[in-house]
Amino acid sequence: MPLEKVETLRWKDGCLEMIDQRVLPARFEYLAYADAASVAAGIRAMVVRGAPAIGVAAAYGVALEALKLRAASAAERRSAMTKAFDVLAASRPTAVNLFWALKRMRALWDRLGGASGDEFANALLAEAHEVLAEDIRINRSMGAHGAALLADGARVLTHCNAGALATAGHGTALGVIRSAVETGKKISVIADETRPFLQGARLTAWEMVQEKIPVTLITDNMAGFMMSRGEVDAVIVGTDRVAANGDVANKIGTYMVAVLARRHGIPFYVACPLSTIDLGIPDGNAIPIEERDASEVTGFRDCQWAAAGVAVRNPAFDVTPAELVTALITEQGVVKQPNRQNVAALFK
Ligand SMILES: CSC[C@H]1O[C@H](OP(=O)(O)O)[C@H](O)[C@@H]1O
Repeated sequence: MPLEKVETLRWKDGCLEMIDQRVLPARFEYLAYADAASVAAGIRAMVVRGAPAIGVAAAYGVALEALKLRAASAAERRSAMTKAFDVLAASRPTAVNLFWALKRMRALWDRLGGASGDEFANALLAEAHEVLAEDIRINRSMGAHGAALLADGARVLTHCNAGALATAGHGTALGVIRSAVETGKKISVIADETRPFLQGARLTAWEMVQEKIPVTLITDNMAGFMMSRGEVDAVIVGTDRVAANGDVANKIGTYMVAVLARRHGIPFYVACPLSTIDLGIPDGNAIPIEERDASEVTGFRDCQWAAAGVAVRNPAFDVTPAELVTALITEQGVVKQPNRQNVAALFK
C-alpha cells in the first residue's frame, strides 16, 4: 500500500478514525472515536502514539466533545468541556504536543465566548482539521531542511518510530529521510527495534518496506557494534519534548544512541517541530518521564517471558543532553549545537 495514501488519523462520518498501531504490521485497521474520553484512552493505550500524532488526536478529542454538546446549555458545555480537557491532558505526560494542542484548542474555546453550540463545535472541528493539515506542512518543511544534511548513499540509524505513523503524515525523522529520497539521494535506514513497544521493528520497518526505502532491522544492543564497524553515517531521531536549553526527551534508548554516536564521531540529528519545544522547561531534568506498565517489559502481549515476581522499571523516555545533539532540524531550519540562545531565537 503506497504510504502517502495512509492516514494515521482521519475524519470520517462524524468520527475520528485512528490506525490501531498496537497491531501493526500484523493487522492494518482503523478504530473509530466519538468523544474525548475514548480518544484519551486511545492515546494512553498507544493506539495512536508519537508526539505530533498525539497532539492531532487531542485536538480532535476536544472537537468531538464539542460536537456532542451542541444542544447542551452553556453551563453543561463548560462543565463537560473542562472534563474533556482534563481527561485528554492526563493521557500521557511526556509529549508536549499534547499540551500544545490542548492549549491551542482552549484558546479558541475562550475566544468563542457566547457562541451557539453549533458555532462552537464547528469552529473547534475546523481548528482540529487545521492542526492536522499544518502538521503535514511542517513535516515537509522540516524534511526539506534536513534532507540537505544527508549525503547521497548515507546509512542512517533511527530509533523508535518518528515516521508518518507518529504524525499526521510524512513524519519527522523519517520525513527527513523521505525528503532526502525525494531529492534523488540513495538513503538506507538501520532501524533499532526499540524495545519494549517495538516501534522500530513494527512501525518504522513497515513504513520503509511499504515505500521500498532500504531498511535493516537491528536489536537495540547492536547499535554500538554497527557504529564501531563504520556502518552508520548519521543518526536521526524524533523527539517528544525539547527543553529551553536544547535537552531532548525521546524514546528510551535514545540517550545511549547519542552517547555512542558521539564516541564514534557520527552526527546525531533530532527532527523537532517547534510545537515540540517547551520554553517553559529550563532543562531536561524538568521533563516529566512517563513510566509505563511492567507487562510491556516482561513480555510482549500474551507472550510473557520474565520470571514471575521480578521487579521492573519501564521509563518510556530518556533525556539526551543538548551537548550530544549535532543539530535540531525544525520547519524553520537547522539549529546546530542547540543551546538556550539559539533555541529561544526560533521564537523571536
Ligand atoms: C515524531 S515524535 C515520535 C516520538 O514518539 C515516540 O514515543 P511513543 O511511541 O511512546 O509515543 C518516540 O519517542 C518517537 O521518537
